Amino acid sequence: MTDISNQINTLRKTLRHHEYLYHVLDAPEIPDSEYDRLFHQLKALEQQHPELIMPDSPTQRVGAKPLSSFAQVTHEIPMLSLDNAFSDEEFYAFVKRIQDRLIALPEKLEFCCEPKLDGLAVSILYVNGVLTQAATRGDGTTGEDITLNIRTIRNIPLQLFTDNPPARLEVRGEVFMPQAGFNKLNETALAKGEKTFANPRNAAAGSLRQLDPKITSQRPLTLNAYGIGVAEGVELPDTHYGRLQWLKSLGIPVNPEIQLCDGVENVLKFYRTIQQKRPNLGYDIDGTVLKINSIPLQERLGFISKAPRWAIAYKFPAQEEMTI
Ligand SMILES: Cc1ccc2cc(C(N)=O)cc(O)c2n1
Repeated sequence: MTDISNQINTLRKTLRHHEYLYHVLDAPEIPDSEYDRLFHQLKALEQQHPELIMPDSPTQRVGAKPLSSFAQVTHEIPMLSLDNAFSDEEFYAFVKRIQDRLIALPEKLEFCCEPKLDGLAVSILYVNGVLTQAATRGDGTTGEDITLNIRTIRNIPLQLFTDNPPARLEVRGEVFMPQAGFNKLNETALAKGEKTFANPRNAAAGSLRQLDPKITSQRPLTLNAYGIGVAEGVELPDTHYGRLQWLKSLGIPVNPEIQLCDGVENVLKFYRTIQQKRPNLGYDIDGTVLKINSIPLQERLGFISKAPRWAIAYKFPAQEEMTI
């Protein structure tokens, strides 16, 4: 490897490390000015040696030119929606349906519990560890190819943090806009006499479905992964919680509120705790997602036509209309 490509690879590794510290762990070790200096050093070297530019280089985050329309992507594994519960009774009924179906039952059901983020579900495909394609959920079977836009989201790694990546790994998650970023975006739009967004979810959807990635790149979007679709060339953990921890070890951001709950009463305790935390989370949620943690149990339960039998979204009562 020539000296130049050594310098370039060292700069890429350093920038990826600091991107991760800043955007995923929210714990930067260097000032932005230092990050920018390294970034521009890499940019200059790549401009002098364009043959060394790689799609997963940190300098390649913002797409080249706007698209005229989005290509369609067919999901190899459908992205299903969730059944809802709106009361403890409906959650108990959900659990009873599971108990009735699973003849041999563990004495207590273990659930992986998480806040239900109010954003847009996306699918992100990594081939040999490199971000290769990303799509919206669409109708669950077909979505829009938003690869260039997803690449601009700073907490989504362009390359998985492992020297031994799976051949193919599809990460599924929710892209959302934190409330602080949403408020700032609307204030700026108002000051410029531009269109404002009604809520962070609409702002995230509008920003992700921009044909010009340069616009998406200026929007404060973030991803939290919630599952795995296609996975080839890797032995996955046999619990949902274990899979999320594994994704985290690859540099994929996962929501920090996610918890394992043993038995129904602890699940309801989690629901009430998240309900109390809701006003101070800093991002919009509309309930919790409660999943059977054991993958073999999930597989035994399977899906009802559109939704899994092993998961339910227990929603909060509709909030009184937000006054903007
Ligand atoms: C299976 C599935 C489908 C949609 C989901 C949506 C969310 C969400 N909006 O946070 C979280 C999940 O764990 C999900 N899980």
